[in-house]
Amino acid sequence: MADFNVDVAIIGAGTAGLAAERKARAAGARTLLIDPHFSGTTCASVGCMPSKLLIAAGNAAHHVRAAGKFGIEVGAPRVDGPKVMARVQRLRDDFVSGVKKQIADLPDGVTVKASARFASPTELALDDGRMVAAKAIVIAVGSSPVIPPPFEDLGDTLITNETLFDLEDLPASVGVIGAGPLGLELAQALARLGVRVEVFDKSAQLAGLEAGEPETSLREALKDELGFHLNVEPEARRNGDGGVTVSWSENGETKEADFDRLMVATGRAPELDGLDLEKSGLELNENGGPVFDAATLQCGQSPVFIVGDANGDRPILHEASKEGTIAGANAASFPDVQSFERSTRLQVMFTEPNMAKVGAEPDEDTVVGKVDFADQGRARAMGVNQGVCEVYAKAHCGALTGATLVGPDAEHLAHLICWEIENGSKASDLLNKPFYHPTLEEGLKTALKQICKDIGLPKPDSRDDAELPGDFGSD
Ligand SMILES: Cc1cc2nc3c(=O)[nH]c(=O)nc-3n(C[C@H](O)[C@H](O)[C@H](O)COP(=O)(O)OP(=O)(O)OC[C@H]3O[C@@H](n4cnc5c(N)ncnc54)[C@H](O)[C@@H]3O)c2cc1C
Ligand SMILES: NC(=O)c1ccc[n+]([C@@H]2O[C@H](COP(=O)([O-])OP(=O)(O)OC[C@H]3O[C@@H](n4cnc5c(N)ncnc54)[C@H](O)[C@@H]3O)[C@@H](O)[C@H]2O)c1
Repeated sequence: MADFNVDVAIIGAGTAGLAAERKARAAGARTLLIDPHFSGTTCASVGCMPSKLLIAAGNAAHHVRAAGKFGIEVGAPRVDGPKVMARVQRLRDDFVSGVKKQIADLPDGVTVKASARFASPTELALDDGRMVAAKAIVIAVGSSPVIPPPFEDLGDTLITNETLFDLEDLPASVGVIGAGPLGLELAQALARLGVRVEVFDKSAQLAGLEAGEPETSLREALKDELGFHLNVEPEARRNGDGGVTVSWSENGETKEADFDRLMVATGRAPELDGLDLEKSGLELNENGGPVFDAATLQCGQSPVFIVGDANGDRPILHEASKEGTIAGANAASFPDVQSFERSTRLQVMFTEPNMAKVGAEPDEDTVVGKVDFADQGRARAMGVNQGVCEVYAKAHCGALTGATLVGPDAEHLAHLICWEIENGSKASDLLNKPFYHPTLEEGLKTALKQICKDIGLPKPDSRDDAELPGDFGSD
């Protein structure tokens, strides 16, 4: 006899789980939301929000330093580490308390503080010994940092996104393992706050980008602030000074560098280990995760759904929320399961310059338009003229399909392109829209014009294609 009999049980109260619970309950289901911590989501507590707080502090210091190029002499900023961290923690705690309030406001009996694992395809065992029987189950357990073996025994010299934001002061130096979005965003923020930072990655490219002009422009833009050691296999050991020594081989030479702390940012893995998935009856893929359908979030034909970072498909916030909502609806109506159209892929890295990826990767039917922000008028005026953006369209018709963007405020250009892809726009449709002068958006015109020219899309008689003031010369 189960202690809880519900329609939909949700394992994990992160962004995806909270959305699933909300949607299933709104559809009339009796729900149970299970979490051992109810810590206020990864996003608010150790993810998106505290990282953006640290980035904001780093950028503030950087813009003071950069004032000199405008003829404004303010001297070097003095960064007060404890004050920086106190602001990060104060605002983070505020964001977390907002989520915790949402959870506290859930109807009585909807939440249970426990860790869950499968006992059968429709039963969960809680770590307090109680049992849950559910007509449908949503797995929303999120992900956790991967710590590769060379970095496992570093004690408190090792930091991850789960511990960095709790530091009371900024370390003097940090080695960063992993040049993905997580490593690069935090590495640049720390460097701008006066921390000596060197970044190590086994890949030859930054941020998971393909080799090409956007990646080269990103590396070029970041290299003055961050020491890069790419295409290396770093190892680390604690040293006698209470810090950590990183060793690696580069150009045939063995090298070493000492840091106060080592931040490991080598990816995050779905938190599936403690779920006893072998008792769920689900078909598992080569990584041990359930096979699922991205349009329904359903695992095979079973009453189990998997959402957010737990399924590893689109490990970003707005997708966690969307997937939770889809799964919540489908779990409530199970076995009547509906397919939902998924959004165009959109990913942003909040370094300066931003990096963003939109839509599909280029294929053999792709034409590429390019803009180099080194020569873009508004970017030059603001002193942020770095980065190369590529816009992709179908070669046979000019329909926009994707973009790889490195550039100032590329987060906004990425949204614009993403929305135009969703509208089914061609490069010529977007080019025919008004572009205010002088804006960063005008940079896109260069890429769009190239696409239209290359595939012969007609140009309206009312448009003049002359270069705009600021778009020539170099700075
Ligand atoms: C440093 C960092 C910065 C990021 N920045 C961005 C960004 O700028 N933009 C963006 O879009 N994305 C960003 N992300 C990614 C984003 O934070 C995640 O994609 C998102 O938070 C995932 O939400 P989730 O609901 O899947 O998981 P989570 O919010 O992690 O929730 C999982 C929940 O499951 C619970 N749980 C685990 N196991 C069990 C169990 N056995 N039983 C019961 N409960 C369990 C956990 O306690 C947790 O509460 C960032 C991530 C990191 C780490
Ligand atoms: N702005 C954002 O949306 C944002 C920001 C931060 C994090 N995140 C999310 O957080 C998650 C984790 O991000 P991430 O950057 O850690 O993951 P990632 O997988 O994108 O990058 C990990 C990097 O570590 C490198 N690496 C792995 N093992 C290594 C080793 N042993 N030695 C050296 N290098 C090694 C990889 O080559 C890769 O470049 C992702 O899901 C990401 O979407 C998102």
